[in-house]
Amino acid sequence: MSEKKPHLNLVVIGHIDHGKSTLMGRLLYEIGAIDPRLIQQYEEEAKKIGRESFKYAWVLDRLKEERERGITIDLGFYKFETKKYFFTLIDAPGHRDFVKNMITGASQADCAMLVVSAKEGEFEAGISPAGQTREHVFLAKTMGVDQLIVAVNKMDTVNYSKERYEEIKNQLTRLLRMVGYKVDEIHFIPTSAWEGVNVSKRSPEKTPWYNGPPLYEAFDDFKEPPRPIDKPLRIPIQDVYSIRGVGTVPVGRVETGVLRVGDKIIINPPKAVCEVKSIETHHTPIPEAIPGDNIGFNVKGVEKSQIRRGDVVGPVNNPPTVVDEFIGRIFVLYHPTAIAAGYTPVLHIHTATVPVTFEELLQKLDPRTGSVAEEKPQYIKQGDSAVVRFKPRKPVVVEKYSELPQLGRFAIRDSGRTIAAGVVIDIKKAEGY
Ligand SMILES: Nc1nc2c(ncn2[C@@H]2O[C@H](COP(=O)(O)OP(=O)(O)OP(=O)(O)O)[C@@H](O)[C@H]2O)c(=O)[nH]1
Repeated sequence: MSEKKPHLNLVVIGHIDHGKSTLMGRLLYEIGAIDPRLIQQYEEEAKKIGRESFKYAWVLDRLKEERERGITIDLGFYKFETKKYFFTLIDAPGHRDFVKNMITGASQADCAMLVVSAKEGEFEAGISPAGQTREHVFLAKTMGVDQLIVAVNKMDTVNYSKERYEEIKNQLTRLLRMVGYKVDEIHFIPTSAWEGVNVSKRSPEKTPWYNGPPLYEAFDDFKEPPRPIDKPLRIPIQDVYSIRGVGTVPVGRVETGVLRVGDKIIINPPKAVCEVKSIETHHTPIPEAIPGDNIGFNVKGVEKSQIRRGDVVGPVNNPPTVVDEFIGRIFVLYHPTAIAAGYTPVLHIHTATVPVTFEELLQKLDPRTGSVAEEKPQYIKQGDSAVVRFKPRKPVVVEKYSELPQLGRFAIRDSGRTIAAGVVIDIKKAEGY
């Protein structure tokens, strides 16, 4: 694979069972990113257990399992290449707690593919108020994933009907526009993962009415995101390994700034100061890493037990900000009753997860205009937009969205559901930092 092509992180989103794994598996297979012998082996296994139709989804699941058993520094990602780009597929789908992964996944993604099923009833379930099509689209946008393509999948179940495709496209257009996407720039591609329609090649025999590109070519219409190299270094840690003969190896994606071998860095909240001995990306040593790079790096002066997922790397003279409180502007996606001050669900920000209290409801906003609808409301409900003072119950790195957007967006979850998503508008530093 060429390392010279620009690198994009892609997250695949969509309602359960709409075909995310199958479609990605099919694409990787068609473009030869997966060894055909492996596919054949999986096909035979799938046949044996009578699940032939699952073969492509199965491929991804099996690859994931094998990776998990494999090498030590594994970023846990799958890779493929298009004409223009080098893609890392974040969080290969098929996960149980998909939304949770999606929050951390989307916080590292440059672009997303939304998969919606065209099957009667399935599309409707996904776009309903409790559906994940809606939830994922909201989250992706809030987490800063501004580029999107849409696969209208399972077109084989509706006889490749243009009317069904148009109906879905219209409904999604409305949702995406409301969430803030520039809909004119989005491809809506009619696909069938089963029959391989418009996946790596155009399929005019099935969809003569569709003039756009197949999925694989549409990926090349993504734009390269800006690389904020002049901002201070920030790397949210995804995992920390301790490798015999090497030492402590944190793994993460560079969000802003540049990390160089020899740099003195600080990891917050634990205030661990250390020195960078080496940097690797996709098993290749590199002298420096820039925004967008997924890296593992060996540090001297800190033990694995001192740092963990959710901590953030920064320069010693401009350490990541640990907050006592922060003010966020949120949108309430889902709540069965009403939210009042004192409510303590879980904050997901970059790779961190900590309990957080809604300390004070400052303002309720008009969701369409953003203007203040009510000062100091008693409570807020599903569908409301609001400004809230939050207090994390443990030290955590939070940055202002206006300064470091990559570390200034968050989601709030409770009992496995996403309650709200938002951005940080102000912070109060914690004492001693
Ligand atoms: N008819 C038809 N079925 C499909 C197509 N793509 C996927 N499926 C089937 O839909 C079901 C769900 O597919 P998956 O790929 O597991 O869906 P997913 O979105 O990855 O599911 P989760 O990861 O569990 O959210 C499986 O039974 C697939 O075989 C398609 O293009 N046509």
